[in-house]
Amino acid sequence: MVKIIMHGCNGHMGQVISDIVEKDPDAEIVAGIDIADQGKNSYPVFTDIDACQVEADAIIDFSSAKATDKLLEYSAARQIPVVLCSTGLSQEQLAKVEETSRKVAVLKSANMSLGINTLLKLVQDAARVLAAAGFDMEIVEKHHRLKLDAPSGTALALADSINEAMDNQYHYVYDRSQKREKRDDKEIGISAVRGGTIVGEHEIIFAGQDEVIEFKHTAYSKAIFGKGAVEAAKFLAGKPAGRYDMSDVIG
Ligand SMILES: NC(=O)C1=CN([C@@H]2O[C@H](COP(=O)(O)OP(=O)(O)OC[C@H]3O[C@@H](n4cnc5c(N)ncnc54)[C@H](OP(=O)(O)O)[C@@H]3O)[C@@H](O)[C@H]2O)C=CC1
Ligand SMILES: O=C(O)C1=N[C@H](C(=O)O)C[C@H](O)C1
Repeated sequence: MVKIIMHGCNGHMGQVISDIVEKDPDAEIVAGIDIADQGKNSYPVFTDIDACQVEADAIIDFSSAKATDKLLEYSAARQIPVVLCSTGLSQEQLAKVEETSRKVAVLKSANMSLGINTLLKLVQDAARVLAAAGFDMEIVEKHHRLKLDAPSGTALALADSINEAMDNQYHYVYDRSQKREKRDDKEIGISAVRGGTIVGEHEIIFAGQDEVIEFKHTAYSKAIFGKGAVEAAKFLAGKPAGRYDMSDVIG
């Protein structure tokens, strides 16, 4: 039985995970942490992370980048592996993730779904052929109107995956509105759309001379992220300090 602390337990994803774990005989949420105790969970909720001294095997985090620094310190101090799912982290926070992973197991992934983690590999193969042949690459992501960060962590992860396959020769362009020049060969354009209840869509467009190839992933429910996060927590429990990602879980 994997004992989980749910960080951001009142939020949309916190509630999705609570529902998934309730039906899972191999996992249990032993405590939640959030800004307030809204009385909607069956487990104890702490509004001060340091007050949560409950014994646990893993932490799942779906909260906010604002909460990441304290969470990393807590995870290292208590030696509880952490599955970091919040997006919008700054460069300094990404460095802190790296530093923390030398003290405790940290799995960070901007997207916990099987589909996106498969796509991260597929776009590398496509880029090696198509970008080398002069195709331009653009990523378009669409999310619900409540999303705080843009572009999405997944769009950035897709761009990083492509860039890694292309020896990091590319730079990212997020906004063309002030530009008065044509696109350059080594850019990946990244555009964000926000509206309604769109769960998450990511399109990667390879545009060449007289032909276009598009890859698209559509999330129809948040459960795909929740299931991945619970699997990641089970995987991470008992693991030594180090940096992990969803490819370690999925294989
Ligand atoms: N990796 C992945 O697969 C996915 C990642 N995400 C990311 O996960 C994060 C959360 O998403 P979602 O559940 O939709 O967002 P919500 O805003 O619905 O939930 C976030 C919860 O965290 C709480 N919170 C905010 N600050 C703190 C803090 N300092 N300490 C503890 N709790 C805090 C919020 O409280 P309050 O409302 O009072 O601010 C809220 O209850 C986002 O960064 C999102 O981009 C989302 C889906 C998939
Ligand atoms: O905020 C969301 O909802 C999502 N955030 C993640 C991201 O920023 O990529 C993953 C998913 O697309 C949903």
